[in-house]
Amino acid sequence: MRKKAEEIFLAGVESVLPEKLIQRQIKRDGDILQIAGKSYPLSRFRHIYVLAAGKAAALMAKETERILGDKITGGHVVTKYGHETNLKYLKLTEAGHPIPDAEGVKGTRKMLDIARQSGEEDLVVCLISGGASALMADFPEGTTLDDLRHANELLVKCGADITEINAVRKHLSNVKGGQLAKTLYPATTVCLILSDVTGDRLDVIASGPTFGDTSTFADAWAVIEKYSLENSFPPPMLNHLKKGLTGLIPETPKPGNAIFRNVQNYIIGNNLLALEGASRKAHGFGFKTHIVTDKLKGDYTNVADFILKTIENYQQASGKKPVCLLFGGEPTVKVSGNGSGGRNQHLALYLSTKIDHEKQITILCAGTDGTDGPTDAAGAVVDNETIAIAVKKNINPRVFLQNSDSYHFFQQAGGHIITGNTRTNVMDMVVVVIEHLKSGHQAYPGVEVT
Ligand SMILES: Nc1ncnc2c1ncn2[C@@H]1O[C@H](COP(=O)(O)OP(=O)(O)OP(=O)(O)O)[C@@H](O)[C@H]1O
Ligand SMILES: O=C(O)[C@H](O)CO
Repeated sequence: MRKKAEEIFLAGVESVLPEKLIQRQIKRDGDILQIAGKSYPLSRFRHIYVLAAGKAAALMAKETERILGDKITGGHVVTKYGHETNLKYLKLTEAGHPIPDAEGVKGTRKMLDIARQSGEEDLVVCLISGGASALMADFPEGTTLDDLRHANELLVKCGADITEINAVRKHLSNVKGGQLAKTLYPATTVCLILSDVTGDRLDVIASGPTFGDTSTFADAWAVIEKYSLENSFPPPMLNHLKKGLTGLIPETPKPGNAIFRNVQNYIIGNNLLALEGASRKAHGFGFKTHIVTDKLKGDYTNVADFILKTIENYQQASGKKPVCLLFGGEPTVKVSGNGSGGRNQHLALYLSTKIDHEKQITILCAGTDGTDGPTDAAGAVVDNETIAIAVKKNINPRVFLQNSDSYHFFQQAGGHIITGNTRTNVMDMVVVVIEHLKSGHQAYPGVEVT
């Protein structure tokens, strides 16, 4: 069943590959370019630029290049190391993710230079995907790249969700929070977005570079306070936020602002699309299949409780046919200790300590981008054998959980899902396969984790 769970996950990833999604949205017939169903006569525009950022940016850009060909005047792509591709008309910068680096700063400057060149008679196609907040690396005057790196590290590890993290990022940037659109104004701007955020919020995905920001300096400051970052956050960054609070620095452009008049934003793929692809595969295997949610969020322990409760409900309601339950979204993990792992491996390890060891339940948790945290694994798969193996090998899951070291647990116990980077990114998936249904729920004796 581990193999089948993995194949179901991979089918989900396959259905959100960037080339496919771009082909569906951008079509060209001679002079007429159709983007998301809207026609743009190419001869109307003086220049056509393409700006792309995110983990899926390279492949989104490549397909756009294939369709637009020599109509493209120029453009720039910023993507994560190892996600590059050969491009003919566009330049590409590979940069640091999840921690921003100097290459990200250079690439972002190049994007902004092109944005500044664009004018009223130009068409700009933006291709945005998850990861772009870290890849589009810029920082306020009076602060440094080291400050940005430190701030980013604190934000992603403090347990804040992506809406909170990005409220802060947007207020420490000149490109995020609608500010790319501000630089592009008044060019005609069409932004195609691959969502890696629950609810597909345009102001949160990649910190919403082309959409009106609903968050404020006050919201950003509230995040600093909520996660007690006042003493650890870089002081120049705190000063910038404080200045914003007192009105010394202008707010990010808000929805309804005239600078968004010529901007269209479209979601071209999301977690639900991946779950649907996974569901078709599971059906093909003969499983009774159900997409439970594409909105998993919050602390991983609560997410685990929800998954276990759903499993229990299905166990009671189902007949003999094996069941596949699909969940999508993005749990959060507050990292403690100095281990290595990611939220999917962490959640899978936690779940392994909670599933009934007498039942045939297989649970796979993995990131659709193929990278779970700063590790080379996409996630992990666990079943009723996992804890038995741990006991045999004399390794204690609780110790690994406490040290945020799920990666090394699975290295020893087996169960890693390794895909390499998939060059797409629509959050995480949880695939649950249940066979031989019985009622009742009992965790493996002696390893209850709270
Ligand atoms: N040792 C660890 N154990 C568990 N989770 C970890 C660990 N180290 C980092 N993480 C988690 O990994 C996440 C960052 O990694 P990853 O690159 O997979 O995130 P991402 O959400 O895909 O990035 P982005 O949102 O920028 O696309 C953070 O949410 C952090 O809590
Ligand atoms: O880049 C980001 O901000 C996250 O991946 C969410 O889109």
